[in-house]
Amino acid sequence: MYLVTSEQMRYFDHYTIKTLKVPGIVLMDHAGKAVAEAVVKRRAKRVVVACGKGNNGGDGWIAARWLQHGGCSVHVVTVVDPGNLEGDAKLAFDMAGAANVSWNIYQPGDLGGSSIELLVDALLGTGCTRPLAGVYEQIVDEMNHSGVPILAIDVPTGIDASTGEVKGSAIRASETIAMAYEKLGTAVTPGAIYSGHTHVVDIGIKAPLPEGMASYVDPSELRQKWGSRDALSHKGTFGRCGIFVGHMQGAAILAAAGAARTGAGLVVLGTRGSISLAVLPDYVVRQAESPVSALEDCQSIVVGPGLGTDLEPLVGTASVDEMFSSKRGVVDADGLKLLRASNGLRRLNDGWVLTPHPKECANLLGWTTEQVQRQRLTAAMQLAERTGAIVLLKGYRTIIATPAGEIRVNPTGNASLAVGGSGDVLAGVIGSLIAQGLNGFDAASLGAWIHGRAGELAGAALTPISTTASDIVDYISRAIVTFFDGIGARN
Ligand SMILES: NC(=O)C1=CN([C@@H]2O[C@H](COP(=O)(O)OP(=O)(O)OC[C@H]3O[C@@H](n4cnc5c(N)ncnc54)[C@H](OP(=O)(O)O)[C@@H]3O)[C@@H](O)[C@H]2O)[C@@H](O)CC1
Ligand SMILES: Nc1ncnc2c1ncn2[C@@H]1O[C@H](COP(=O)(O)OP(=O)(O)O)[C@@H](O)[C@H]1O
Ligand SMILES: [K+]
Repeated sequence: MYLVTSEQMRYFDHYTIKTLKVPGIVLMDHAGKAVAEAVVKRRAKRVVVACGKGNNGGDGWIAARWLQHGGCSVHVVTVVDPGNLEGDAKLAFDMAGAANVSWNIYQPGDLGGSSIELLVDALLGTGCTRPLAGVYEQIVDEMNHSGVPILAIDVPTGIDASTGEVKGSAIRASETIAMAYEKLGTAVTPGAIYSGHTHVVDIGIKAPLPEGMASYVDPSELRQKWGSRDALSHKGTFGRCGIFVGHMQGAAILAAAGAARTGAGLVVLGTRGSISLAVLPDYVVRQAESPVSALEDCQSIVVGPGLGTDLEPLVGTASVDEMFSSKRGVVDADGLKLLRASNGLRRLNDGWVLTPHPKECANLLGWTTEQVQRQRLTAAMQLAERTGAIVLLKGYRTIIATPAGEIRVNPTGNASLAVGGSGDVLAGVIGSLIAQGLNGFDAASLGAWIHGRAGELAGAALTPISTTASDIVDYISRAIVTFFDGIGARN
């Protein structure tokens, strides 16, 4: 499912109106009618629509007209004098006025009526370019504090539709009806948290799609690239995934278990010392001074889970440099520290996937963690651009970014994954997929999807409270089953 920026949406609107000759008011009528249908589905009988100055407000006036037409008790509160509306929004107001939709210009306290069952946010959409102030801020705060559920049209007011940033007040919607495409800003956090459940409606917009559009991780696309195993395949067909084991061996073993469950032909544990865990029947263990010599024949290397300070003596030596330049794989946790220490934000290649959590991302960029969480999309894109590697920024709605600026957002995963060791499992899953021949972007995307789905399934069976990292490993197989069934896919 594609995710679009405001700029792309403006181009799609423009193309449909100018080239395909569909008048803007026709698109707006489809948009407003779809909103009215969503309101009717919620069985809300007394509805207030809050309208702003632009076309998002126009959608609101049209929705009000359709609601009135359907017998619903609807009232519009507008933050601008309708006499100042322009273009399609003016036409939409004229249509609502002719249908005798009741309205008034917003006065603080207007939304206190206890009989309102639903508020519709038609204040601002993709045109919101700055933090809310004045009357917009006032009405948004009043709507949020009213205790009445809010249905947002296209984008909750105050969210940057392209980045998901929230620079001040913003509508906290329980549902968002997106026109033509979901906006990237409602797919990633923090915008996603403000949007509630987002539905996309077809309003007749059609345009040639540019290359490299952002999207949710899509199982139906990735199914064509991974997973088929023909009769003559053998363990060599599915690659060797090497994991460098340092001081905290449990973390590396979780990564190894994730890699094995995701189908690497062989999982090799490389260590400079000895591995104390007694019985490891599924893995090959090799000892060597450097990760490169221990894992020489591996198609991917996972550096980080449980690494501790084990490789620090090798920083600046040819060994570590050679690993980052000649190999592919995953850099997580202490591996990210090693990368920073070895050569700062050196240029890697897109065969490497960096998997920072927000604090690790902040350390790599020289930002604060709060800044990363406010601007997650920008952070992931900047780190990918600076390093030349694929960046997977962990957290709800994990973002995967390429150095060229391509974006995928992972729809799977919930708080069941918020447990120590969960990230180690993810690193192993992605390392395994790289060993099997997927490129870094696809491996990171599919890895995030499988890991998230495994967490959801484990949480559903065991409760999110008692799900452990080992449980996530145990549910990887079931996640893979749903991947092939299409169950749990967003589209
Ligand atoms: N025909 C079409 O194209 C279709 C469009 N559709 C709908 O239109 C929506 C996009 O409409 P839009 O471009 O008019 O933008 P919208 O969000 O209504 O903002 C309007 C104006 O608000 C202002 N403003 C900005 N930030 C502000 C702030 N923080 N606080 C206060 N004011 C602020 C700014 O004007 P300024 O004040 O800068 O002059 C801006 O121009 C889209 O989301 C979808 O719902 C669909 O119906 C399909 C057909
Ligand atoms: N609330 C959540 N929703 C979705 N995914 C989550 C949530 N909390 C954690 N995760 C996922 O769990 C993993 C945690 O990784 P990380 O922070 O590295 O933990 P650890 O270092 O303990 O293994 C990441 O993949 C992250 O995206
Ligand atoms: K809105």
